[in-house]
Amino acid sequence: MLNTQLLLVLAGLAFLFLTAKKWITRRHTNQTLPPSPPPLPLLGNLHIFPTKDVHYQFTKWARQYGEIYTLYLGPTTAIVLTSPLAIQQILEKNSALTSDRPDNYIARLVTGDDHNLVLSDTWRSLRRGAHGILTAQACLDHLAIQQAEAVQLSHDLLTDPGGFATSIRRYSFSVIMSVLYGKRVPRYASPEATALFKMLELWVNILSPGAHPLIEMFPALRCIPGPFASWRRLCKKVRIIQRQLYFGLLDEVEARSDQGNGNGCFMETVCARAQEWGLDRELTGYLGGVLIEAGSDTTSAFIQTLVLLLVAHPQVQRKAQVELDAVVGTDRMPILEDLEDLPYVRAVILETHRYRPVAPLAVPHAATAGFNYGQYTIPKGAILFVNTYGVFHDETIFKDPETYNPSRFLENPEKEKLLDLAFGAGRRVCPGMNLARNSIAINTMNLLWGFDFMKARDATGAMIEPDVWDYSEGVATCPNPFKCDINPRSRHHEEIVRRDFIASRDAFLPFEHNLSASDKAFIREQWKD
Ligand code: HEM
Repeated sequence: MLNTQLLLVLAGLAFLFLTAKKWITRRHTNQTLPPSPPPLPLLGNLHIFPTKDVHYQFTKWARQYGEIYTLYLGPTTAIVLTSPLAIQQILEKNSALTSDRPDNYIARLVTGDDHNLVLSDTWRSLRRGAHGILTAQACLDHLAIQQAEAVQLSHDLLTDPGGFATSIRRYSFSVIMSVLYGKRVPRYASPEATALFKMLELWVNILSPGAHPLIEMFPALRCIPGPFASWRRLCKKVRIIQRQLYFGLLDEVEARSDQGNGNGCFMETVCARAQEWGLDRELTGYLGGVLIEAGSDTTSAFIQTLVLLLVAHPQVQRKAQVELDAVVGTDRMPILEDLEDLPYVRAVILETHRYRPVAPLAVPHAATAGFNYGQYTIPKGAILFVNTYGVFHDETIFKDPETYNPSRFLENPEKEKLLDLAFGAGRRVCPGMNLARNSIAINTMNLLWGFDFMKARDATGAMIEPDVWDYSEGVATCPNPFKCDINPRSRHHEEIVRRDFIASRDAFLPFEHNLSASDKAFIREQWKD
């Protein structure tokens, strides 16, 4: 016990010493750093750092301190960027210096050193490989399964409208699983989905600021011994679930390839070219894993936001439906090619990204060397936050930013380009954006074409107003569970969805490998009607 206490005291002293040293050094060199809220000695701005809704506070500070400001997070310096110009100059023009990620100790504990590819250097060498399947051209190969899964999503809304959130989540995960591992996920309760969603919940919890005592900023605290460091046990738990899922899926892909039963999925290519790309088995497993993690709940969050905003804005829904009826008619479901003839539907997509961006602070970058932006210095090692939400809600860029108004993009089409920021900026820009954009387009058209999204009623018959502010915390934010009434627009629309679902059978088949017995039974049952 004495040893433990001694260790804690020593860790505390080391922490104070290192923080004080860094703080004193910084005070002598920070004349050219961007402005900041008043810092306290040692803590900097940590005492006012928000524990939730971080992007709202970052945006308030942006209105006060400008397009670029500093936050002192103990010994760490963070720079927050809230203008298209600052983001372009710092992340695009200086991308050679700003494409790193801040160290993430927790991620390293979970995945083992350097295996969290989003957060490590290793990822850079793999981006070319990921682009190989995710370019706009390569994504055309994934359209058939995306379209079929989207039809299943509409079909799921007919059979279980109240379960829309889980149906959307299943859709998104099934698409990424089919593309990566050539294996679809027919049910929300499929074993892979259960494992992924459980792991993601724990992962988000352990990465959230309140889950551990600031060990990212104050490395000395990492010495806290096991019995006092509950985060270590949680990291172990996440690690176990993660590895079972990722390496279990990798085993399946390898076995299928060995038996000559491959279906051309991404991980088959990765396995075949692993040596050429310098990947050992660990990296191969985590490459697939990181794409699953980044690719499933993001697309799903967008579609859930869309539903929430349609419920809250019936007039937007009507207008989009009028356009769809004129272009697509009522005798077939929309296809991706229809989008170019649907300017208002395209505007609905853009406005949904703008109003509630899935990643309101993108994913932080880090500066590998110091450089200047105008009169300011960006110091080496600084964390760079892209305040996407702040840009999208800047009234000097988007008039009346708190109003959900797709028409703004018809009136000012030149603003569309700014919305690329929804997928990040610079060399780290989202490699899955083409796949995501196709999913978003197909589902936005399908849902508006086939369904009315209405406010639910409570037991007294009164309408329940949806809360468009009630969102989860995390890098990707999603509406918290909400109620709404979803009905097919007509008996005819319903029949077309059922017809197209049956017609999708062949598109699903190549992806129905190694399914669990319960998934197989589910599919048999599903095709009975
Ligand atoms: C609506 C859907 C999506 C949104 C809004 C989104 C947004 C983002 C953003 C903002 C970033 C950070 C970019 C930066 O650091 O500047 C990112 C990174 C990333 N995204 Fe997406 N994403 C989506 C879907 C996807 C999909 C479907 C995949 C996979 C197929 C994917 C894979 C990734 C990966 C691997 C990274 C990390 C890239 C790196 O660190 O180099 N994303 N995404």
